[in-house]
Amino acid sequence: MAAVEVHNGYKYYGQLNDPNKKIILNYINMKVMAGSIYGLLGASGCGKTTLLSCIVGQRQLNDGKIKVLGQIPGSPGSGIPGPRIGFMPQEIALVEEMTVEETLYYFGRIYGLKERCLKERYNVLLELLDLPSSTQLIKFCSGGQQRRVSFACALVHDPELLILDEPTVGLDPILREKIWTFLIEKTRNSKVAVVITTHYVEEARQANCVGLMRNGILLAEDSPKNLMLRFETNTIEDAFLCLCQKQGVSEEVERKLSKRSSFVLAAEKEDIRDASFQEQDVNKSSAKREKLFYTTQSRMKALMIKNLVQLVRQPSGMVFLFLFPIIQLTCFYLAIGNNPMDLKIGIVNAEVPDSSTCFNDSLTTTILYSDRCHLNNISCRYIQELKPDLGKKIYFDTTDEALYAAKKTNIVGFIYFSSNFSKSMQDILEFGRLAEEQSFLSSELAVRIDMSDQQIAFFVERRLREAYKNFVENLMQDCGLPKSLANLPIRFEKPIFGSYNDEYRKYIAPGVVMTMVFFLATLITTAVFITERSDGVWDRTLIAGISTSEMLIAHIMLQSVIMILQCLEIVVYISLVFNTQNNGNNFTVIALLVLTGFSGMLFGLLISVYCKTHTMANFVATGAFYPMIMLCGLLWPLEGMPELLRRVALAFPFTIPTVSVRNILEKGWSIQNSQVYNGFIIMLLWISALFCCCVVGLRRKM
Ligand SMILES: Nc1ncnc2c1ncn2[C@@H]1O[C@H](COP(=O)(O)OP(=O)(O)OP(=O)(O)O)[C@@H](O)[C@H]1O
Repeated sequence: MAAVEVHNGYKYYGQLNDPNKKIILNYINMKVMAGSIYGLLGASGCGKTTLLSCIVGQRQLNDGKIKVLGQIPGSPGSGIPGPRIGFMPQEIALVEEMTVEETLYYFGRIYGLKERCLKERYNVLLELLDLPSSTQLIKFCSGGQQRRVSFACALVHDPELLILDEPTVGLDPILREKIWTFLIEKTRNSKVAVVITTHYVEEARQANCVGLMRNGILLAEDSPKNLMLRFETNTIEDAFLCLCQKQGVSEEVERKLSKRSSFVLAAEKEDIRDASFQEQDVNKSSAKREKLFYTTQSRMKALMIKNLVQLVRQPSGMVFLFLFPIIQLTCFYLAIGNNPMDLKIGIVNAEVPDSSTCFNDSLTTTILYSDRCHLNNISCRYIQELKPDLGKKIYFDTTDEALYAAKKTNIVGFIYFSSNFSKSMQDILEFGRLAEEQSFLSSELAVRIDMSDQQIAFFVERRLREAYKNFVENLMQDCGLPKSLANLPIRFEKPIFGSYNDEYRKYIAPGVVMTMVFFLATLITTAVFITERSDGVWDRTLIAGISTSEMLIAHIMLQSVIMILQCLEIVVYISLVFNTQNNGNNFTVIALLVLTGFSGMLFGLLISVYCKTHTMANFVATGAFYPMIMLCGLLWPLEGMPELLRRVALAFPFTIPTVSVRNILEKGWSIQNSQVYNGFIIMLLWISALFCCCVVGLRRKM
């Protein structure tokens, strides 16, 4: 009975209509009998791995048929991909953070072995393949040890068909011999079939049948003995050489012809596909549907343990997950929103040239006599109103000196008092609108500030205004005049929400936390999925019979737990350490943060579906990060944006949700308020859209 039958197998990489598409399998016919070893030989790049991937159901032929153990790979209930086959890929494709024992248990559980049976199998393989110590991590095993563990994983469930892609590469001759002896024993005493590819052509002498492959064509398929007899050689290698030379020219012609014809054929067959091929498609899609809902406890357990181990055993991963938010928040709260300190402000006082006399109270006080308020050196009173939090006062003799210092950025700016500052003030007090024009000019403070640093300039300006208000109020009081004379005719009453002292930090904190949660989840997901894919663990797990949906569910479950813990950590940390007040419900805030993390995770998944490498994924994540940060109203109010851009920005995942969190924290609004639940709606819409894109992307890639 044939364990594997390939009939007119045709496969190309690239688009159907692309004239340069790469034909890898060129109408191959192959038969592997049960209870035999089939050695698939050929130069690097001739298509061996591609053929094996079609046999195990990882890829599909573009034309032709494959039957494995009497079933079409991928058909429902066929067990292919799945437990009926044992597959050892060319690369190691094991989780580096797992121990040897955990690795074998991982595959055993996927194949549905009971724990007791798994233990027995493990002990047998441990001895048979001389595996390293159970507790040794895969990443600390030598190349040869890793290969043996990988081989053991393919054998752990005692499959009916073993597909081994170069299992002996890099192994010492003794171990290679040991593996061949094992395979010969195995096939001799059972119906197990083995398909093995190898670069060491001569070791295939021990196979029952060898297939010699070149440029996607199977040149010959026979027993090693017959092949050597046919070409009168002593080695398979020489027989292979003869075959290649003999077929050389004619094969090229044939190949060109078949390339053209196969192209036309494939194009035709795209429309009128073979009935059984269509059947494959129908079966495949219903199998996918079934798989989507079918998960066994054992498989989920295997996946969850693997994900957890991967996470916990990577110290950088744990730091990233739980310490990184703390570091980020600490930096944010310590660095953003505090008043500038250690500034230097220049003072040029033409009224009191000797600054030390300014601190003689008798010269600076206001003297009230005969209903007249006599003002003396009151510029000093203003200078005293400038509190130390504004910065250090540096005295200059002339404005030129002060300007020079400001241009050299030694001071942030300077204030100039005219020589008759007090007298002018007194004139205005006494004569009001009848005072001389010159008095109005001389009573002004002339201020020059370095406006190139706006935040500092605004801070200085605010402090100078506050000091002036206090100064004039005190002056009015001393002169027996109403204080309110000093005020502008505008009164800011009790704020509706927040306070006049609210810091910028309070405004941007919700956005900062949300973007952090979102992008942390994005980065973790891309890192996990791309690493799994590039290590081959993803494909190997799929070939072991796990569906993409199961992998996703396992990841989402673990990631959700992590996100909830992360959000709790963030909320507790900022409220306890930085005294951030929440006037609303903590649960609502955490729920919205978790949803943010969830959409970040799906965004990461989407990136990893379409990006093959970490570099590419990082480019996309960073490229998305900056526009989102800049357009979400975190740094500058949306009202400052052009109308069209504002509308676009409103649809971004953080824009409205950030406002929602701010409304909960500052205004104490509940989820029943539209300004809060809108954030949830936007987030849920993003989650749904990203999820659909991920599913479509994953299905396309399958
Ligand atoms: N996903 C892919 N997209 C495009 N081309 C591919 C893809 N995978 C493989 N190829 C190309 O197909 C050809 C056959 O590759 P394959 O891995 O099947 O060869 P192989 O015989 O197994 O080689 P080796 O012995 O070196 O593993 C190679 O030229 C390879 O570059």
